Amino acid sequence: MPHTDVITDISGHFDMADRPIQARAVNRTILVTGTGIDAGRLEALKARGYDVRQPSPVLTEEQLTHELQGVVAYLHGGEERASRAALESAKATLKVVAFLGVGYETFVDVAAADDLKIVVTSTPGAARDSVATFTVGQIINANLRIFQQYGNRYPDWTSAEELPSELSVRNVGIVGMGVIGSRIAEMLRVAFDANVAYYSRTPKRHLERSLDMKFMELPDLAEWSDILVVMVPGNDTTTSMIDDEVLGRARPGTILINTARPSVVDPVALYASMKADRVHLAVFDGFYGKDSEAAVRLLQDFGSRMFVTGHVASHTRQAMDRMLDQAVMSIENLLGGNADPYAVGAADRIPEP
Ligand SMILES: O=C(O)C(=O)CO
Repeated sequence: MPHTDVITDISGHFDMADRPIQARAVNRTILVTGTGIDAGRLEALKARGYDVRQPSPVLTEEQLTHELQGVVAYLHGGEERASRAALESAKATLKVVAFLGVGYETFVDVAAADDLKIVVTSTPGAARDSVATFTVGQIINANLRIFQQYGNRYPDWTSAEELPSELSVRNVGIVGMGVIGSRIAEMLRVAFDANVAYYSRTPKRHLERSLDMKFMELPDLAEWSDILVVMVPGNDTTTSMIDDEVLGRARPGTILINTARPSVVDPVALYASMKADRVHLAVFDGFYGKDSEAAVRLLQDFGSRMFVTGHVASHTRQAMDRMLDQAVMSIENLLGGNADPYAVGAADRIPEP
């Protein structure tokens, strides 16, 4: 089956019969948000008689609320927050929110969806390689300081001390050893022979053995790492997980790579550690909102040591296509009256009216 190569055996979970979906809702509009969406991959929904609504890719909460009116399923591929208020406004028709990716907590109020009997799904594994590769790319760029070398000029290093080091002598600490964290660890161990250690709520003994890496408590990991990589979900338990206690232990010159959600790193603690040059470079994919004063100051005062991309790690053609196919299957599945294995909230099927 194409586009599902990183997902193990999903075939048994889906009713793939080519039959019209028995939608319980009378409404037939599906809202699709986000950029890089291959319209062809939405054809399956259109072929089943659904209208696909694709508004401009960046939506305010007010615009989202407007766009959600009369919608039965919402394929969330953008940066908007599906808040309680927005979901509430659409509760008369909305049955499914299919999130494109795994970090749904930041973008969908799942507790509200549960209360409103809206099923939320995600796309585990589909962007694993893209996000891991992007993260390793950022590690390589920061570690070799490639960003300083653009411009076709011979470097003006004055001593050997200034030269960057190979990854094979660097300690890379990974915070979070889930599907993506473990892929990053594998790439770093197998391709670069880096020293890798990790922190995870649940130690992963089998990976310690197969990848020859060790578990450390978080502050110890910060102290050990030359490069500290954050790859945990963004939720209530991980907010500001990388705080003063952790960054206070970071060794001078640390490279911090956060390709998870910005909320996992406390911006005030990061500011203090960048000021003290314990964190020398900070890499983020997606950044704090403009209302975060500490975040504004980070960019103002340490702009040349901050590398921020706009939440693009999963944006390869292949990952986007896999995520889309998976989300479309979840929508078909749920609107067809079936349970969906990728449901993340309280219910895995649309409740009976
Ligand atoms: O899968 C997700 O949630 C992502 O944010 C990928 O970048």
